Amino acid sequence: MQLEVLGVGGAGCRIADAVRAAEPTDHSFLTDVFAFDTDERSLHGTVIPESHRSRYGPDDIDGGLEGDLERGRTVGRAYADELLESVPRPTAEPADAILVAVGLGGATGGGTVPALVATLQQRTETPVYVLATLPADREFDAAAGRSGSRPRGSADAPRPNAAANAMATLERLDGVASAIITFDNEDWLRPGESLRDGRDRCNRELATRIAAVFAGGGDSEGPVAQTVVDASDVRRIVGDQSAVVALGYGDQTVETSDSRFGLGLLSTEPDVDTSEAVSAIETVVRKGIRGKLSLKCDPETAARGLLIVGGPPAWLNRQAIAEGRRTLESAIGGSGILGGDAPRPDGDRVFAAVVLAGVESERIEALRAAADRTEPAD
Ligand SMILES: Nc1nc2c(ncn2[C@@H]2O[C@H](COP(=O)(O)OP(=O)(O)OP(=O)(O)O)[C@@H](O)[C@H]2O)c(=O)[nH]1
Repeated sequence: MQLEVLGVGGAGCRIADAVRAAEPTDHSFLTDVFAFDTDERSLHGTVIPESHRSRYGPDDIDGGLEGDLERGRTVGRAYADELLESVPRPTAEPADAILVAVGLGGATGGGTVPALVATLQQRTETPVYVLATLPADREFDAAAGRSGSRPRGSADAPRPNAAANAMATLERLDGVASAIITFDNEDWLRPGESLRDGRDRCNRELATRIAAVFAGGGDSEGPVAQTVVDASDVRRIVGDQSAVVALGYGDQTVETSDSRFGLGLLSTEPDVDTSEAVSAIETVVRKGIRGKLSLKCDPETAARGLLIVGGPPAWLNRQAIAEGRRTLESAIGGSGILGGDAPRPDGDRVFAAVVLAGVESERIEALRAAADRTEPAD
């Protein structure tokens, strides 16, 4: 399927960058990637071409909004329409879905994204998914003096309102976004690691999962999947009711003709031992369902699930993929399951991407409690 990505605010733009970098060379899936921010300096830090970036908002907020969500909302409402006109968005061959990336603790992204998504929903039939990071506790704990003080305006400055902003924005996205794909910084930053130090690694992890789900198995040159997961399949699973979505992923490096013959001069498919292929698929599916998810939750709470198993074609054992699907079916509480394969002839790993839609997570409850302890954002 073909995806358009809009990054908003510091996190959103960096994540949009990372998704662009994660596009498989043998399987393009992005129509365009755009970056919108109130902070010119942060915008310049992205590798998204200038024609695809837009700095917006009054001049006095050029350093970003530093967590002032109220102001962020005012700016967002005022600029949502204009932003979509400020860049050359594809009209001839529109994408199958739009993904709007945002860091929920901030004010630029958090203030703008609900208005932007509502505008997009009015203008198009295309589903608009939000890719949202949840703030790490250390961001607002630091503000409470538990991790020492850091200068305002820096990437590691305390964000006292991060939890309150996140919950307020999440509520505003409810009923507006087609689905909300979540990534919890708390779980993905290492103990003691600052956001600045860990964010690029986190963004790569997140982008790998997005590429694995949305690049799918169809619509591109090269071998076509036996069971193609297309845009309408993704839509059926994630839905259009603002479901909270968690992503799982597992991969394993495997031997390919290139790795076997050194320079890849022999382009014959290697003979892959069936039991090795089955075992690789079992391993990655298990990691995808039971390993670390983008948002900690019990897969049992998911209403629907999607499994995509990808890798070099010779490794994609059909029976093992069907078995993986059954494993996912028994892991989730709901009943809607879809699955497919994603051949990657140039790849050197077998992977499983898992989408769990409609999950319940204690982490969101914990953030809500933290939000209640701080000043209300409204
Ligand atoms: N995963 C990830 N999270 C990030 C990154 N940068 C920031 N965050 C998270 O996103 C939240 C919002 O940060 P920004 O995106 O910089 O904020 P903003 O939307 O630009 O808003 P203001 O800075 O308040 O104007 C933070 O509280 C962090 O939790 C990043 O590169 N990756």
